[in-house]
Amino acid sequence: MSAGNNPLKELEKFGQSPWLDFIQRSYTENGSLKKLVDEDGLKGVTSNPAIFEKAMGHGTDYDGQFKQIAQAQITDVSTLYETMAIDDIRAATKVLFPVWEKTKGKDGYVSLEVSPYLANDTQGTIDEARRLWKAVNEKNLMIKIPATPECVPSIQQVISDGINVNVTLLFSLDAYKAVLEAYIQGLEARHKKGEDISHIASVASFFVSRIDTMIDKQIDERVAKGDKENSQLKALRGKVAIANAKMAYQHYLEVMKSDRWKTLAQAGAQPQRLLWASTGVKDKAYPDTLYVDELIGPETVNTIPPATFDAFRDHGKVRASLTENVEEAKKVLADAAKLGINLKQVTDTLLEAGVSSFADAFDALLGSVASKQIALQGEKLDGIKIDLPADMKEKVDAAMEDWRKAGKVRKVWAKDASVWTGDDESKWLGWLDIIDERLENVSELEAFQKDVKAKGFKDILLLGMGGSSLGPEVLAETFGQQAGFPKLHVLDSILPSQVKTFENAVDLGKTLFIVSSKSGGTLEPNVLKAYFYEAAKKVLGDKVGEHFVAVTDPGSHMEEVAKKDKFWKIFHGRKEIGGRYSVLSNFGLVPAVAAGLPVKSLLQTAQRMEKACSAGAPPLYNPGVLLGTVLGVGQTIGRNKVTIIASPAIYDLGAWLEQLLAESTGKEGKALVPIDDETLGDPAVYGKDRVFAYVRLASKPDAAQDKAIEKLIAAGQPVVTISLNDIEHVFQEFFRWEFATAVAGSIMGINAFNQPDVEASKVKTRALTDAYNQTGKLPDEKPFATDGDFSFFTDERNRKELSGNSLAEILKSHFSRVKAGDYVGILAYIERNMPHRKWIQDLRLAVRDSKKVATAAEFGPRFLHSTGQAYKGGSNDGVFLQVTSDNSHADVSIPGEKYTFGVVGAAQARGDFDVLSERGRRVLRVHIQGDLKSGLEKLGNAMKSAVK
Ligand SMILES: O=P(O)(O)OC[C@H]1O[C@](O)(CO)[C@@H](O)[C@@H]1O
Ligand SMILES: O=C[C@H](O)[C@H](O)COP(=O)(O)O
Repeated sequence: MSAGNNPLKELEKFGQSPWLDFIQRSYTENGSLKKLVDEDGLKGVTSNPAIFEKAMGHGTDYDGQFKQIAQAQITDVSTLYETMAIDDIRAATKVLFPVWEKTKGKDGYVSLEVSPYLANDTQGTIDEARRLWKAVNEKNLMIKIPATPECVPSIQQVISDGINVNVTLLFSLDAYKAVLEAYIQGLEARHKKGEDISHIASVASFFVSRIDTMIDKQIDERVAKGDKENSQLKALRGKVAIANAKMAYQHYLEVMKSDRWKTLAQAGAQPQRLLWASTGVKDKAYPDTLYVDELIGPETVNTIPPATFDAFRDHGKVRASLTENVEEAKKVLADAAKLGINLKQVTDTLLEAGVSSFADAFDALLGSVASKQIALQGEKLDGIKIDLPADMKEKVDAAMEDWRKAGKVRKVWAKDASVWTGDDESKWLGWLDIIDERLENVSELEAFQKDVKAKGFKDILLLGMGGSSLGPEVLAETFGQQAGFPKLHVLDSILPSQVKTFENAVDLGKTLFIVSSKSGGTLEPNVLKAYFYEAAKKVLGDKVGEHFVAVTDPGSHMEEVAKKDKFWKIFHGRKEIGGRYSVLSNFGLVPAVAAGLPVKSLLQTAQRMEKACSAGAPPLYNPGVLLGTVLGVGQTIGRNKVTIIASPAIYDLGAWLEQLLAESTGKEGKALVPIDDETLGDPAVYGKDRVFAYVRLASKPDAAQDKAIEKLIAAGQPVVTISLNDIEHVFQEFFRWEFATAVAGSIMGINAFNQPDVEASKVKTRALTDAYNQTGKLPDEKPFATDGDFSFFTDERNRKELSGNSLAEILKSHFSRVKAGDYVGILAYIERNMPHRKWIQDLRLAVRDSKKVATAAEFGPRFLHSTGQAYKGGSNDGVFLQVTSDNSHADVSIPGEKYTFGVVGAAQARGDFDVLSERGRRVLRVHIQGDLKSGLEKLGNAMKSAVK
């Protein structure tokens, strides 16, 4: 075709620049784009989220770069998308640059749209526009900003910054007027500052076809219903959009004549040209070049989709159409109004729908990028497989769609408390960015690791409770002792026998003590510190402080103690992270490095999961949301017993998970009740109150677990299977489960970051130890029955429900209260050692198999800082047996205190019991006198008979 009869090239004579409403990597790379510039007089390119979704979300154009980035970097999906989009935009700007030069900056632009998620965020849009402008760093770039009421001020600001802007999603004349005003004010502000305004280019993208699509639909519906104004309505089909656009152009001409504009023009300002967008014909009844043919006029742009571009080249009709029949256009609009077509309503709806459809397209785009990224990371990222019964699946899908539509993942990352209860949640989200922060400062930790090694410690004894001990315990149990480094022991009990066992297990003179407490005020770490400091002093003398480090939040009581006692080091936690979310902060990392673990690579492993759960990762591809919605929805439909099955090599992850789930969600009469370490049974022993979470170490799975899980899936139980390809991936799971817990808490409608009911038993315990300090003994208590070595305690309410006087009878009547959907909690204040763990395990399985209910096997006082919150504050579906004993070892005194470890343990058990009873729980306490071993055996046997 010769240049002379190419309608696209003819447009120039009428003052209109044809741009292309399309971008695609291969199109730029293979020279197709350049061909349009050279042969058709193409003068610009526009993109939008839907265009990028088509380009990047499908096909293979980007696979090479995807692969390269996914393998070389740990990055989030938004960054990945943006890196590729920026490369595309930049490549296109290079092709269009000669046009920019030739037209002296009037044309030759390529547009990149800000995130559609920011359409209602003035400052967010300003920041994003500035960021993208800088990142692309090309003179012929335009940043696209939507014309929402919130973004009009952003446009003004960004223009005054000197950034080129393409205003998008303009539908109404009023919105256009506001945008042109913002442009002028932006220029005026810049001019006033004495800065150059001549290089700023801007277009106002006025959407066309979408208006006809919507109005035509209204017309067709009315006509179909036999509207009496049938023919007048039909006459308006395909007319309103063009008429509306013509009116916008009239306004433009008006403003250009104004003195205000002339002043700016004299200073070199370029007009903000109207750009006709949405010019692909959607109704096949219309000529395919309709929205180009009819809108040709000076100082305008038409961004044309590829098919329309080809059609126009072939048979477009070029004439000065834009200023033709303006009166008729006015009449079209007046007729439409008369006929009850509400243009304002239409344009308002279109703006809203436009924002939301670009957000949907962006979700789809990020979803497909995320799915490719997940696939390309292969075994580096833990997998998740979800098997749900159909009714639950439907609800989980709906919850996931709600999370997508409402942009809740982004809200979590924006630390928006409205995701939960609108309380103080935003103050507790420091765990979201702790991995990045710790990685930035990893050299501090690595230096400490070197020092620990150099000092030649044999053991590390960590003293802490709950969040301060359970993460380190996972590390100790999962990774074992590292060559050349001390062995990590974690003590989270004050029972005298347990304290002694640990004291005997370490060489006090060669032990590094880590005293770990966020608040610094928790009773157990304080008394344990007092005890071991004195004990070590006997061996180390004045140098004792050099064997102690503290991990605590800034300004805590523990910090003061550590300073006074000349601790070797004090590591700080972050106040915006609660104990159970603290494992990836210094609370987990300090013991990790001391024990010789490769902290940098572990943090990077965790970071991979953090990035996979990032703000941009849509729910369906977000590993944390996937798990969290199953858990949260499970609770809302009565499946609140989260049964954690972990491969043997990573079994202890369950102990950490218990605290995370129970303390986060067990409150306000609701709970996810963690059921940890309950050996899998036949499907027949499970009710409808469970969700199973199988955390499977793919490199070392357990065949029996695999088989049992398969059966559960076949039986229709909900099962989430998480695959860790490497033992180090427990660090990924730390983050995934934190995120999932936050999501579940949101679905449950609770504040996932407080623990309101833990304090209650602490208060009771304190009252008891105070009483001891005053009187030298704990207040008297009276059993309601005794049987040999056993005494039984409970409150009046429970007493009334119990019958019998013997061990067998009392247990029988207590457990006869268990019904389907309940769980049984055995709360044993005895040393947590192998024989006792076996004892409790054996017992709980007997209860589970007979009563067909979930069981929790817990040791006091450790569970008080973990599942204790849910037992007291959560749903009233627990039936508890508290087991206490006379201390079989001699009691141990605490330096500086009147009370002993034994007294503290007894006071804690009583405090715990009192709160359970106050909260209306079904609870019985059995106290064993004399020999513990035989007492436990008898109790076990009696209980097995009682539950039969
Ligand atoms: O680290 P701290 O402040 O000593 O607290 C230990 C544990 O106690 C709790 O506050 C519950 O009592 C947990 O949330 C926390 O992990
Ligand atoms: O700037 C371009 C617009 O995003 C595009 O023209 C919208 O076109 P559509 O209405 O065909 O989606």
